[in-house]
Amino acid sequence: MFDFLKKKPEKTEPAKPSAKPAAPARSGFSPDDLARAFTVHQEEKAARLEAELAEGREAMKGTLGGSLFARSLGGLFSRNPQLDEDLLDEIETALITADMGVPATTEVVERLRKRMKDRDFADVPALFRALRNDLLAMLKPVAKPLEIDATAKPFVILTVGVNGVGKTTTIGKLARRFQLDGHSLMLAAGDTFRAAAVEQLKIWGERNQVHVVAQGQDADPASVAFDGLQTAKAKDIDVLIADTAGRLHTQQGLMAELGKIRRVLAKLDARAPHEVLMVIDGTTGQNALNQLRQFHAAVKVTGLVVTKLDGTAKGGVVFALAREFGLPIRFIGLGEKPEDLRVFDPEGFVDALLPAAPAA
Ligand SMILES: Nc1nc2c(ncn2[C@@H]2O[C@H](COP(=O)(O)OP(=O)(O)OP(=O)(O)O)[C@@H](O)[C@H]2O)c(=O)[nH]1
Repeated sequence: MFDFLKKKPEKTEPAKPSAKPAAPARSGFSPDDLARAFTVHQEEKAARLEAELAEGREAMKGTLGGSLFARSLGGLFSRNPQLDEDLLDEIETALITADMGVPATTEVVERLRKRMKDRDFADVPALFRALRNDLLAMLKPVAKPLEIDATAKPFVILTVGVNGVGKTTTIGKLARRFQLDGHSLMLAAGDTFRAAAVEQLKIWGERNQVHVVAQGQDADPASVAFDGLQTAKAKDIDVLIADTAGRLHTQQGLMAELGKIRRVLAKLDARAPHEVLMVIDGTTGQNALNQLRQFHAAVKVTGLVVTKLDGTAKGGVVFALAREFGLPIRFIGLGEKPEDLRVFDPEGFVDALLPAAPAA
């Protein structure tokens, strides 16, 4: 980060004692230099994000275009060219089938119904635009990319979720992303329940030159997390990602263990973990809501990753999660390759799910 600021400060004559030392003397950089560097860095980051979003929109069209959500809505507008109840009924059925859940679907359809009665729509394309806007309005408040707070050293990410949702895979993808962003990184193999998970992380770490803190199978995951944070602090690491074993939201003992990990981390840094990232399998359907409710109660989730939206996922659950919890959706998973973890982009997501706008 700020590579071009890493030049050695020029040597200066020892300053004569004065009542008011000049501000830049400590680092060799003036406040203006630092402000300029910060601006350049922010601009580079924004440009990279913009490029990634553009690329992601293409990828989303390709993968989500085949989802049940897209397929259910696909022929709907050409089959119902009239502004009438049949059209609204079909939209309602399509959204429910696509896993949006009853409350979110009812909210969207009732709003369209009211506007249709108020004669707000001149034609079907106008209703389609309103539907798109309503769907976007649900997602925009939760589109908050994960920002690594440089004042938190290390920035600790605790990943949680039910078994097999893609936590360990997501950690690998995230780690690669943070490395590309120039952050130094360490992993804590807290999934001590499944020996293969520790091995999986270790192999990944060796291959990518990332130190993995592990204590072997059956170790106390809170102890692994503590060890990880202590080591990361000692090595001045930017980001520590701690894995945890998958657990069912109904397993109370295991859910309580998550609270313990959180408390143990806070002993070393009162603000840690800085992000509790819950990974949710997008194919889970409405049960994802129950999972999040329980995990949030146990460990206070601060961000979500919804994976496997490329598979048999219907896509609608993303709206239901956003509506009910309002928690930031940081990333979505569109496949198993590293680049398939995409920053959540509501416009790209909605446009990939909706068919082309009907002709007037
Ligand atoms: N299609 C698809 N597969 C994914 C995605 N993310 C993860 N997977 C796959 O899901 C499977 C489970 O992933 P893991 O990372 O092992 O899941 P986990 O949550 O760590 O599993 P536990 O340790 O058992 O809790 C693997 O086969 C991954 O390749 C995704 O976005 N799309």
